[in-house]
Order: sequence, then C-alpha cells, then structure tokens
Amino acid sequence: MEDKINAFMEEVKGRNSHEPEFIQAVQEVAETVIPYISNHEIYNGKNILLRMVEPERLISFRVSWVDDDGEIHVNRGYRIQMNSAIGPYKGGLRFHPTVNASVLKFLAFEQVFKNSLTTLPMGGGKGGSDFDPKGKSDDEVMRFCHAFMTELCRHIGPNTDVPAGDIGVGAREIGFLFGMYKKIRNEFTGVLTGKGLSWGGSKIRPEATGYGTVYFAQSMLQSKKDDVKGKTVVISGSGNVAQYAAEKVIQLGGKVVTLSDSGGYIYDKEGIDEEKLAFVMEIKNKNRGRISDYLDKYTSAEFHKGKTPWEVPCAIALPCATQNELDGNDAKTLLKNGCICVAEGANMPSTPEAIHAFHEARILFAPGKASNAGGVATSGLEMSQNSLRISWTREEVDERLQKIMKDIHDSCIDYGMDEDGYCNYVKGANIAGFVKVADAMLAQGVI
Ligand SMILES: NC(=O)C1=CN([C@@H]2O[C@H](COP(=O)(O)OP(=O)(O)OC[C@H]3O[C@@H](n4cnc5c(N)ncnc54)[C@H](OP(=O)(O)O)[C@@H]3O)[C@@H](O)[C@H]2O)C=CC1
Ligand SMILES: O=C(O)CCC(=O)C(=O)O
Repeated sequence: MEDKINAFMEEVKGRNSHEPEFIQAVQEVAETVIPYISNHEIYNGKNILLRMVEPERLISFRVSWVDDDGEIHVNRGYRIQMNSAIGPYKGGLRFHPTVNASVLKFLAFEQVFKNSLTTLPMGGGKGGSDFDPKGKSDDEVMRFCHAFMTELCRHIGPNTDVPAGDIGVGAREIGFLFGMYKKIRNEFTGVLTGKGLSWGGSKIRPEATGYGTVYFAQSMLQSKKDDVKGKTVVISGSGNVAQYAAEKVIQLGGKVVTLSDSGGYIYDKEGIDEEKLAFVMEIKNKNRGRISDYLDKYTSAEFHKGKTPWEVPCAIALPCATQNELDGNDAKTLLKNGCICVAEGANMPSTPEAIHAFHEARILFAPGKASNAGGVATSGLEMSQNSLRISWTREEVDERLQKIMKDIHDSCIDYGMDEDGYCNYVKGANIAGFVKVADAMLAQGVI
C-alpha cells in the first residue's frame, strides 16, 4: 500500500513541485483514501483521485486599482474551480499577501471534501488575491473589490460558481463585490454568500463557522460522555471564526482564555466573557485594530508578542487563524498540559507532525474539513433561501446547522472508526467526502 501511495504522490509532486501546501493537503487525503479505493472494486483502475487533484479550471488575472494618493497598484487575482461533480463550485475568497496558487489549490481541494460532507449539492472552489486589506481605507478596499469583480464576474454565477468570504474578506468586501457583479451583469441573484441580511444574506452565516466548530467539538466530547461545560478553551485567531467559536464556547459554559492575531496572543486567566468578547469585536470589526488593544481595557490580561497560544494549559484547543499554525512541538505541549480535544476552525492549521502526535495520544482530533464545514453549509442554506426567495429565522438556520454538524460527525464515525474503538476523524472525513464525489464522477463518465 505504501508503494501505491508513494507512486501517486510522486506524480502529484512532479506536476506541482512548487506548491508545498497543496502537496501537504493531497498527501493527507492520499494516505487515507488510496487504501479505501484499493479495497473497493468500483473505484479501482479509474484514476479518480488523480482526476480530483487536477483543478477543472485555474483562472488567474490582473487586478489594477488606484489608491487614495492616485498611485496605481497591481495585484494578482485567482479563482480555482476544483471540482463540480456534485454541484456548482463553492468556496471563499481570501485577500492576504501570502495568497498564491499553492495556498488556493490546497484550500480548493479541501473544499471539495468539506462541501461533500455537508450533504448539500456544492462542488469545490476557492479564490482570492495577494492584496492586503490591512491598513487600506474603505475607499481603497472598495476600488480593489470592484476591480477584482470586473474580471471575476465572467467566471461565476448562481448556478456556476458561488464565492464567499475567507481571511481578509468579510461583510464589507462581500458588499463591494456583490455591488459590482450586480452592476455589470444587471441581475440580482445569489452569486455570493455572506451577504448582508437586508440584501439576501442568511441569518447565522457570520456565526456559522465558529458555532459549527464548537458544535462538532461538543459531538466529539459527547461521544465520550463529556461536555464543553466547565472546560478551559484556548483559541487562536481573533477574526470571524475565532470570535464566534469563542461566543459559542461561552454560551455552552466553557472558559475561553486566549485569542490571537499575527502579532501575538492575549491570555486572560479570568476568562473572556460576553462583555470582553464584544470589546474584541469592536477592536477587530470596527476599529480594525490589533488584539493587543485588548489590554487597553482589560489591564490584568497578558499579551505575548510574536507567540502562539498553544503553551497555555487547556482541555480544548480550537485553532482558528491559518494553515500550519500548530506544529509538532505545539502538539506535544498541548498534550503534556492535558489537552483532550482539538477541533480545527481554520483550514489545515495543524501540521502533519501535530496530527500524528494527536492520533498517537488517542485524543479527539477533528480536521477542518469536517469541523469548520458549518460556514459553507450555511452558505448552502443561503443559496437555497435565495433560490426560493424566502428567509428562514435564526432558529431555523441554527437548527439546520446543528443537524448538519451532527451528521458530519456521524459520517466520520461511520468511515473513521479503528478496530480498537478510536475514531480517526481525518480518515472518516476524507473517505466520507470522497465517496459522494467519486460516485458522481463515475456516473458522469470521463470528462
Ligand atoms: N470565514 C469562514 O466562514 C471560514 C473560514 N475558515 C478558515 O478559518 C480561518 C480564519 O478565517 P477567518 O476568521 O474568516 O478570517 P479573518 O480574516 O476574519 O481572521 C483571520 C485571523 O487569523 C489571523 N491570521 C491570519 N494569518 C495569520 C498568520 N499567518 N499568523 C497568525 N495569525 C494569522 C488574523 O490575524 P491578523 O489580523 O493579524 O492577520 C486574524 O486574527 C482560515 O483558515 C479560513 O480559511 C474556514 C471555514 C469557513
Ligand atoms: O461559505 C463559503 O462558501 C466559503 C467557506 C470557505 O471558504 C471554507 O469553508 O473554507
């Protein structure tokens, strides 16, 4: 089996040699899915995984825009349309200086499996730009978004490809992007998700990724007759996913003690309650400030410059910032300090060495493609509401979100249970996600 996996990975590496993040994401899937394919006659000899690792379409384009001083800037825009076997391409847009083809291909590849796990009819895609919204005025962000959409609009549509937010793309950016799409195409359709509530957005979409991650952690703990209540929780990031993961933990009676950004982490040993979290939201969403500003109001908290929060003792860790933010040494520290559950809110935040350490220690570990699927699932619900031209209540959407997260958890158990009763959620998520897409690809022939 190892030979088969190695031969497959040699081919992937040969074709994508300068794309380390993409290779990392494919390796993790190959290790769990190739043994499954070998044991299931219908998938054998069809090169399905080789077809799945090649994007159906990779679009790259120039984005020129003018800053407030009249200077002209050029950024690179992308959309990776990875797989449309089970529905229109669906996945976020990331605006961050580290964006390149490798990062977006890993995200698009993960998205295919994640979207399949939601049980909703969505293919996988991802896009974005190396544009950095940090330090830009609202007008500059608007001009960039408008310029980006003048090109992207010809490649997307409500039945073709439906982008949404990701790092650096929130409600403000979605508004600007939607405005330009509507103007050029002269249509008001559900072409983007994460829209404002008064113009087609779904209730709970802003909360969904963070809430869903905690619902998933709760399901894992409940499978061990345990609970979030009373547990100390370490969270990284302080953006959309981290904020609402913190909110749900607080609502369920857990104690959140950290949040972070690329400058470092804050540690509040008293716990970040609802009032303190509201201040974090003001810092991040309104003032567009730094997490260290937290100490302006809550002076007894500590700020650890340039560090990640994994050194803080906790029972539950929720990495909610970015890829490869938690390495093998961090994992060992978490385990030494008594961590029993890790649920990824970010995409691929744990390195392969960290995942290996969690598995070896037999703790509960959920990969992002399962535990952070609540965001895109609620985007799927937004698409349904747009098509039906109706709007569900907060309670209705939250109920559906909870059911979807529970069903994803159960699918992981179905496909990921080891003989000794330990659930390998990575294996479970990869195989459950693969089966639905592979069956659709088989039915549709070699295209
Ligand atoms: N939004 C969504 O619905 C979904 C998001 N995700 C994933 O969740 C993660 C967070 O996304 P989201 O909250 O939306 O993004 P935001 O832009 O709202 O927040 C990102 C947070 O991560 C921090 N961060 C980003 N890059 C780094 C880095 N290199 N090192 C340290 N910290 C970093 C940011 O800090 P700083 O401000 O200093 O850059 C910020 O606190 C991403 O992995 C994303 O792909 C997954 C599913 C859905
Ligand atoms: O809601 C969406 O379509 C995007 C979600 C996303 O980008 C993700 O799940 O990583």
